[in-house]
Amino acid sequence: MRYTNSQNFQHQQQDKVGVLLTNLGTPDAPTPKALRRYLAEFLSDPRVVEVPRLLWWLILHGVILRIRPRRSAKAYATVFTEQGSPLLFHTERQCTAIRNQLFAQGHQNLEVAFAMRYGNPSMQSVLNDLFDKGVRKLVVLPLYPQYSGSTSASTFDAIARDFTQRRWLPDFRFISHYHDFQPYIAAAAQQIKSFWQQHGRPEKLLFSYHGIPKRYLLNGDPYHCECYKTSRLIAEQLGLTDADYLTCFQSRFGREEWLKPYTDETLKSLPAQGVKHVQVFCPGFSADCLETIEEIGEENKEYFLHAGGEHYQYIPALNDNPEHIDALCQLIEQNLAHWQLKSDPERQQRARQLGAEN
Ligand SMILES: C=CC1=C(C)c2cc3[nH]c(cc4nc(cc5[nH]c(cc1n2)c(C)c5CCC(=O)O)C(CCC(=O)O)=C4C)c(C)c3C=C
Ligand SMILES: [Fe+2]
Ligand SMILES: [Fe+2]
Repeated sequence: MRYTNSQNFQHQQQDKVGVLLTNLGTPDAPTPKALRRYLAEFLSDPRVVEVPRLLWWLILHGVILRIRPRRSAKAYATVFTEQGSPLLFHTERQCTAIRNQLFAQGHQNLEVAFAMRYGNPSMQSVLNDLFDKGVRKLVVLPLYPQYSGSTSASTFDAIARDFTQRRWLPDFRFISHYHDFQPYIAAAAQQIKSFWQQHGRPEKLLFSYHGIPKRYLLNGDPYHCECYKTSRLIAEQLGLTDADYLTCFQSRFGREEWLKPYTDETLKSLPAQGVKHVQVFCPGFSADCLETIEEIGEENKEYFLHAGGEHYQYIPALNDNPEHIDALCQLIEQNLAHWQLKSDPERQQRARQLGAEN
């Protein structure tokens, strides 16, 4: 059969609303084998690496997948815990907290789940599960506050690809970004303030975002602009002046130029400018992961201290802290508000009749 159906559809089944949270995905284990599988899927996505396919296939399979899995596995081994990959367990906790809060706020007939764009739990398996449970209206919230083709659009591609195989499509909303959503900005500002109450204020606060190739910006990707806006809004909420903070970009990959200023170069140059105490916060990462724990928490700390810096602190991501969960629930509720969530009596009546006839 060309188009799939839900497995256990019954005519009396009540329509449900699905909330699907997504994030990037992570390897199943910190081993070269698991990394090869994960990186092969991730780096084959044309949204992530915009290079002519044949050329890229040769580079990816001929060079990168022979070298990087081993190197990345070592880095992942430093962040995996007994609970597994931080990105996975933080996303799982966010999902549980959002489900609990939405239920506590009186939403019924709601299914809240999470999936990963690459790796597990896969988008397809989670969508199957949601549709089997009777979801007919679906909100997808990729947990990337700032829109980028390489993340948000790639998530949309995966959903759209899944939909091409389905017979019965749901009503559908896709939240493509929330970089200036006030509750998210307030949650970020609160996270920083709470950190200051415990650890004091730095000479300079760095907002570090995952980079993308500069070429994507020149070709029209709004990511760079959205990152700067998020930084400005958080800084305003904290009452900072322009001199108090910087925006920079981390995690570059490959040889071409990425968005600047680079986080590592910035941290290496600050001590010579007299800045000896920095704190780094990563507003673009909704959950702590390899890129924050290892790259910002460890690697960049070394660069700063080695260059003569004295005091370096990483401010944890928003993860499942209550202000963050509340912000995400508000974002979801705004999107649910467009739908009449009351059940459709006419369709139920028809379903009851059919049920009685069968
Ligand atoms: C190759 C190009 C890459 C682009 C473009 C890119 C964009 C991008 N990524 C994130 C968020 C995350 N990336 C993470 C890991 C990661 N990213 C790349 C490459 C690109 N990312 C690689 C190869 C890796 C794997 C790790 C490594 O081998 O270095 C993660 C962490 C995942 C985890 O398991 O912890 C996140 C999160 C964003 C937001 C973004 C564009 C805006
Ligand atoms: Fe990345
Ligand atoms: Fe990295």
